[in-house]
Amino acid sequence: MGVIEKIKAIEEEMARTQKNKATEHHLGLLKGKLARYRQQLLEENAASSGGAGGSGFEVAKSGDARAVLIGYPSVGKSSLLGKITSTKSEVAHYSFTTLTSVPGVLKYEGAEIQIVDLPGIIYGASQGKGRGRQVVSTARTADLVVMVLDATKSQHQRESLEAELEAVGIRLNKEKPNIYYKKKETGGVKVTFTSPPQANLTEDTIKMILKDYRVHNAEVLVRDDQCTIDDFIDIINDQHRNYIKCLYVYNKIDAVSLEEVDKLAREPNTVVISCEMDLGMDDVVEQIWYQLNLSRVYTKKRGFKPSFEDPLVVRSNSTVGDLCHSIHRDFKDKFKYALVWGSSAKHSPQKCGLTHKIDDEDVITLFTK
Ligand SMILES: Nc1nc2c(ncn2[C@@H]2O[C@H](COP(=O)(O)OP(=O)(O)OP(=O)(O)O)[C@@H](O)[C@H]2O)c(=O)[nH]1
Repeated sequence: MGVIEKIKAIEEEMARTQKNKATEHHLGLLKGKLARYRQQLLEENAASSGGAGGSGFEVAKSGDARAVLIGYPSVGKSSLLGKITSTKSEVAHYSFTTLTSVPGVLKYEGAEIQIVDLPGIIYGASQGKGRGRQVVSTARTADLVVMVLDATKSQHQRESLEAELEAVGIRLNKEKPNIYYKKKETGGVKVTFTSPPQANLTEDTIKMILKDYRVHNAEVLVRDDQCTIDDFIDIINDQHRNYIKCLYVYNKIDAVSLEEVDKLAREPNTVVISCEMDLGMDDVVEQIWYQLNLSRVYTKKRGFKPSFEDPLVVRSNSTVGDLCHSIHRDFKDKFKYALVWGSSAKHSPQKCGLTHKIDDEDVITLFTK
């Protein structure tokens, strides 16, 4: 039996199996197997097509962060890209116009955000079909997924895209499960829960799944009592999982009723727009910036006023060391200390080392040896 048939057989068995306490254990094992075969399939496809890079639409990462637009054909991705970035892409009045991804740059609050419009064909990616797989491999590199949806279509579009991404290991708006897992040479499988489990993940299930993965010695520490079997499977497949934020953008609100717009707009991580009527464009840009969670740092030369025009942009939770690295990879070696003004400083200015965490809109003077 080939991998595709194995996947199909497991999916069918899972659909046949009723979900209850008695079957939870068995379903867990099936989910573990499914994750393993899906991974195998993605690897096989990558190998047979010469790797993810050979597809002709891989784009070099540039700028301070990257957002990818994902959505079905004709939902308005190219129109949106044209509205919010400085690169114009052709909009044709028929489906499948975006055959190669067109990167655009969104300039906002001093940051340069690369926005990549991925080909609209994503369906079947988890089965390794066609360009879907390549779309997914580019999506993995994103700091933010912008899922563009057609407000006039049913919620099915969103659910099927989410399921596709889920099947290839992309987790949207989810934190990595709080489970410590390490393979060992000897000692058997040791499982510890910091507090009694509240969800379906039990010591027995963990042991059974690990046995199926041929792991006979390991240490597992479950630090969150809400962790599920799916979470544990994600942890053992950790190299193939990406936890990415997602912004849901409903376009074409000009074509639906006000009640419907109102309902959509109330969903979490959601913006409603109309590219045609130029509605919600500021909101979508603001939300992209907000979701990316970037920090602006203004540098100040000794004896001069800080320059507020051209901030350095770093990810939130960055340190002075990360900032130095973003200036130049050898800069850290020359670093002596930094003076920091702003909300991260205990007093103004605070003398700091490389490990100091910076906040959005801090002002920093760097001193070198
Ligand atoms: N009513 C309405 N139509 C829109 C809106 N935005 C885009 N369209 C129309 O939707 C169609 C598709 O727009 P595109 O921007 O090419 O969509 P796309 O998602 O890039 O499509 P592919 O390139 O096929 O992936 C075009 O005919 C647009 O005129 C909108 O806000 N309202």
